[in-house]
Amino acid sequence: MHTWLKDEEQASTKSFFEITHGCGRFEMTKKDANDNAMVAGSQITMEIILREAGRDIFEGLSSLVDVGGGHGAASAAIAAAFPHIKCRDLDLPHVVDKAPADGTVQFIAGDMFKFMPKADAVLLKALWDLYMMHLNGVERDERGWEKIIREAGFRDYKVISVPGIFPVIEIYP
Ligand SMILES: C[S@@+](CC[C@H](N)C(=O)[O-])C[C@H]1O[C@@H](n2cnc3c(N)ncnc32)[C@H](O)[C@@H]1O
Repeated sequence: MHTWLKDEEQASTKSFFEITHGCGRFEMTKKDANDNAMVAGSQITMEIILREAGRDIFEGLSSLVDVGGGHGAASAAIAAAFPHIKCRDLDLPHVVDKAPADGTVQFIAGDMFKFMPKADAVLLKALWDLYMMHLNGVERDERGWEKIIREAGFRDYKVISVPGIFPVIEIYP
């Protein structure tokens, strides 16, 4: 169960998040709670994508960079399922600084608008509700995405349906 502490409690603990599990009670800052939620969401999403369409999407690749990949949850899941793929994660320096370094994923600190590491494939993944917020609630259908993809100069694309979650769009240069 996850609950935000009440205002008067927050005043002394600065937006602490309370997580009560069967085995105990933990506290963390609101920012850490958001980061952890993003990592957990990414792990679940990737588990489904890898199970339902992993081969279709990732087989044949030898390198991949997850752009805006946060703490590397998606890259780590891909590397575990496809150990021959060299997985890298590009994110802003303050995010990469806090990423776990177990060697599975190589973290690169940088700005995607200034630098893009070379790789067979670039993964761009965001949680759907955040996407909707950033895009002012605009929900794009396939034709909307096709327009953006073609206007950006890409040759072709393929939509891969993943049961239970959003589809994956593969885009080819
Ligand atoms: C909504 S989160 C998505 C995290 C992850 N891809 C996922 O699906 O859970 C967006 C990520 O993009 C990163 N980001 C934002 N602007 C960036 C930029 N200019 N260059 C690289 N990463 C950026 C943020 O730091 C954040 O980790």
